[in-house]
Order: sequence, then structure tokens, then C-alpha cells
Amino acid sequence: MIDTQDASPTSPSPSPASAPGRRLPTLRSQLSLWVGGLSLAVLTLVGGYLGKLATDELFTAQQAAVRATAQAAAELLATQLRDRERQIELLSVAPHLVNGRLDSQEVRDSLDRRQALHDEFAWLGVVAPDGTVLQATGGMLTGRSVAQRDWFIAARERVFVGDVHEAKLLATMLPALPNGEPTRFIDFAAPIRDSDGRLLGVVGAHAHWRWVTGLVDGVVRRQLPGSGIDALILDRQGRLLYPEALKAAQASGAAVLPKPENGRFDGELVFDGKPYLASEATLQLRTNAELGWRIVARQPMEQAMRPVSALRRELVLLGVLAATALALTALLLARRFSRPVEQLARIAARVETERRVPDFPEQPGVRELDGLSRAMQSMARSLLQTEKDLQAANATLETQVQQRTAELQAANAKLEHLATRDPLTGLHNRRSLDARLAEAQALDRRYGRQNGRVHGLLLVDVDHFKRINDSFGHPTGDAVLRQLAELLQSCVRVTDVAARFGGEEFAVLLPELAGPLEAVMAAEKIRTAVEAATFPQVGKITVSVGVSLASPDDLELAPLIARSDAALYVAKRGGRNAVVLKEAGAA
Ligand SMILES: Nc1nc2c(ncn2[C@@H]2O[C@H](COP(=O)(O)OP(=O)(O)OP(=O)(O)O)[C@@H](O)[C@H]2O)c(=O)[nH]1
Repeated sequence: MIDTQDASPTSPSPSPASAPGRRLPTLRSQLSLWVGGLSLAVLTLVGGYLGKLATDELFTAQQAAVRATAQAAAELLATQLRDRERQIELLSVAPHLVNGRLDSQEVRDSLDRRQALHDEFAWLGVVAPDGTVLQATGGMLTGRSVAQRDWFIAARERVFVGDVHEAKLLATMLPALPNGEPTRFIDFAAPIRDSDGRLLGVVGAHAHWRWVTGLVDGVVRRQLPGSGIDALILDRQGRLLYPEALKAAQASGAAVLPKPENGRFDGELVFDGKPYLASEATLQLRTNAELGWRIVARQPMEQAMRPVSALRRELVLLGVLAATALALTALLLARRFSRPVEQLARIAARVETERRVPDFPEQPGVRELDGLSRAMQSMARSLLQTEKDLQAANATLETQVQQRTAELQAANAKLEHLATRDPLTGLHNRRSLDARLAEAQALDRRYGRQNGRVHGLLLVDVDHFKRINDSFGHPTGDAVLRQLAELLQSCVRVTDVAARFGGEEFAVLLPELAGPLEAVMAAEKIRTAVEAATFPQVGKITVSVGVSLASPDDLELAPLIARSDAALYVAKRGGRNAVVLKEAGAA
């Protein structure tokens, strides 16, 4: 499936990912951080919110439970008190009391039976209108006067339920309480009247206070066992009636009860330095509203908040577990998504170092990653192909440039040759000779005085050349000129410049001559060489040479040429095949 083309390995350039000084965070760490962080934030917010809702709900429920306890105790107590009140009221209208004798045995027996049925009654008795006890359970207080007792005074007029009080006369007659606390009663009493409404007497009953507190405690115990809730009974003035221990503490001056702002015991209150969740309910007696007792149920805050604290602990534990699970999930997710990307990055880096397209793995899990992998593979292939094409194009271009440069150089050389050479003989042309002469003149001016050397100029002219042309034709004349040029070239030094001066006339520039003799010798060498040579068809020819040396007085080329020309003229006039020197300044 994958193209693994060979390519020449080249030294890899550092990839951007490995460039020093650029430590960017990895995709994996960023994904972990973001997913983990966001999950934790959401978890904290949602958990916190739900936790608050739940704890508020629990707290409210706990408060409702305390309130329900107080109300249940108050309702039960009210029912029980009302029941006892009704019993005494019914007793007061019983026929054997209204119609019979109040001090009869029958009355005594009925009182004893009632006490046996209701052991909460410590004492039941019938009292004459003057306050003398006529009959009583167990015969207690019979014949004694209770004329000063509140219950007796009130019951002469109406049915009465009295507040708790300590036993007075009966205290010594009744067995003492096991915990040593004083015997206390609450009183029920009702008037006994005949059919005309005349007062025949009063029936009264003392119920044990323990019975009252037992009722309240029973409700509390049944309501929420083990919840730590207890109940307090307060009288109308807010004095503590129960429990005994608190009552004793209050009696000794301790501030055992809080003072709520609105006067009601409701909500979080501090009892004797300890926080409680409290609620109160007032006793509602339908026939006698004078009691005005209040039942206060209270639960230590620590116990009230125990379910809340437990819920909070569970929430925190759950939160930690969920956060751990989320962090692990985030890490796994980050690995799942970052691994293919890291793998692709490694493979892409190999393209650069190995200069070939490696195997790009398929990414079947994620469509976008699979697309990316395919696109990278295709891109790598295309890049490497483009690179190869470019290299080939570069090579071709280089060859073409070299070829064009060589052609250009050849053309330039040709141009140079054409510009400086005589087409017939290949020697320097007149223009080139002039340039060399100018150079030689400049060098002489610069160094001539120091080294005493000067340049000279030979003008070489074929003798009677017209005759050659005329006798053998112009092409033969050209051939003579070409051979002569070669001969000339072979006679002079490399540093000398042989040129065609014009027609059948040649010139030789001799640089750095020690003196005229040297120039004459060079001229003579040429002349004798020509004289010795044989020219095809033509046979023997001769040349005449005019010699002259440059003078410091020469400001231009013309004087030197003119002197050589003059010397040549002399050589011609003298009979030709000769060398004539013309010194500067000579006439
Ligand atoms: N074949 C050929 N002839 C040339 C060329 N240039 C000049 N000539 C001839 O050279 C001859 C020069 O003749 P002249 O100037 O009379 O000199 P000469 O005949 O050499 O006589 P002297 O110089 O006095 O010895 C002429 O006939 C020209 O036509 C050339 O390039 N080729």
C-alpha cells in the first residue's frame, strides 16, 4: 500500500518540535489538565450544591423531628390531663355521692377502686364544704381539714386542675420516692352539688408528678430512640418544672435555660453552654387554660448534626472517588487521543530524516485522525516527488548554464580575435598594434627612466610585391603574405607583437630594448630568415625593414611610426632587402 521510494539521504535539519529552548506543553498534558480540571470544577460545584441541598434538607428534617417530639408530648399530656379532669368531674356527679352520704363506706370503696384502676392517683378524697376530709383512699387524711388548699378553695366553685406542688400533709404518709426527690402532685378537683345546685362537698385527687413526667419521657423515648432528645417542662412563668436535675441547678441560681429573643424555644439554642436544636409546644387544655405549661424538646446539636456530618463525609468521600475516577478517565482519554498524533509526528519527522515515505499506520478509531494520516502520507509523497523533480531540474539547468557559458566564452574569444586580429594572416591588426604601442609607451614612461629600457618598432615591407600579384595572381600573393606572417611570428619573442600594418607591410613591436642594436639585430634576423625561405610558386622574396626606437620626447605614437616608416623608405631607396635604423632626433 505504501510507496517506499529510495532517495539519497541528506543531513537532517533540526525539526521545529526539537528546536532548543521551545518546550511547549504536550497535547496529552493539556488534555489531561483541561478535562481533569473541568471535571473537578463541575464535580465540586454540583457536589457542593447538592451537598448543601441535602444537608439543608437533613437539618430541616431533624428540626421537624424535634418539633414533632415536643408537639406529640404536649398533645399526649393534654389528653391525659383532660382525661383525668373528666374522671374527677364525672365522679363529682356520681349518684352515690350526690344522693348518698359522703362519709359512707360505699364512697370509700368507690374511691379505692378508682385508685386501684389509676395508680397515677396518690390520693382521692371527698371533702365536706367546710374543708373536712370525709372519705379518702386508704383512709388517709380522713377528718383532717384541707380548707386552706388551693384546689379545695377553687373546686368549691368549678372544676379545677392545679399546678404541680410538693405534698404537704400526705408527704409523711406516702412511701418516699426511690431517688429521694420530694413527692409532688398535680391536683384535680370538682364540686359536688345536689339537684338544686347546693354545694354538698368537693371531690379531689392528687396525681403523681412522676406520672406526668413519665408520660412526657415515654413520648420522647418512643419518638426517636437513641437520638439524644430530651424534654423539659416549663410552667407559665417559664420556670423549669422538669427534669429534676436542671430544676435543682436552676434553683441554685445557674442559668440553665437560654433566653430566646422572641421568648420561644425554637432553633439553635445554648443550654448551659452546650448547643442544642430545640422546639417548644404549649399545652392546650380545653377546660382549664390556667396551667400554661410548655414542653421544650431539645437535641444536642452534635447529635442533631450527626446525620448531616455523616452525609458530608460520604459526599466528600464520593467526591474524592469521583474526582480520582475522572482524573484517570481524563488521563486515559488524553492518551487515547494524543498517542496517534504523537505517532504521526514521529513518522512525519522520519520523512525529513530518511527522505522517503515511511508506513503511515491506519487510524481506524477516529475518522479525522485517519484522514490526517492519509493526508500526511499523500503530502509526504508529493513533497518528496517535488523535491526530486526540483533536483533534476537544477541539474539540467546547471548543465545548460555551463554549456551556454562556454558558448558565450567562445563567442567572446572569437569576437576578441576578430576585433584584434588580421583575418588573412592571423597577426595583430593595426588597431591592436596601436593599443599595444600605447601600453608600451605608458610602461616606458613609468619605468623607462629607472631601467633604461625602451620599446622599438620594426616596419617590414615585401619588396616588389606588386610583381608577385601580377605574376602569380592575387591568391598566391595572399599565400605569400600568410607564410611571411608565420615566418615573422617565428622570428620574434613571445613578448614581441607581430602585426599586419597594412597591405604587404608588417610591423613588430619590440618592448624593453636595451638599445638600438638589439632592434637592428631583430630586424636583421627577420630579413635573413625571409631571404633564406622559399615561397611556393614564387620562390625567393626579400623584405626591407625600417627600425626606430621610442624616445622620451614622443608624446604620441605617430613620431615612432613616422621614424620607422622613414627608415623603411631609406631602405627601399637604398636598394631594398636591407635594414635601416632611424634614431630619434636624427634628420
Ligand atoms: N595579394 C595581395 N596583394 C596585396 C595585398 N595588399 C596589397 N597588395 C598589393 O601589394 C602591392 C604593393 O605594391 P607597391 O606599393 O607598388 O609596392 P611594391 O610593388 O612591393 O614595390 P616596393 O614596395 O617599392 O618594393 C600592390 O600591388 C597591392 O595590390 C593583399 O592583401 N594581397
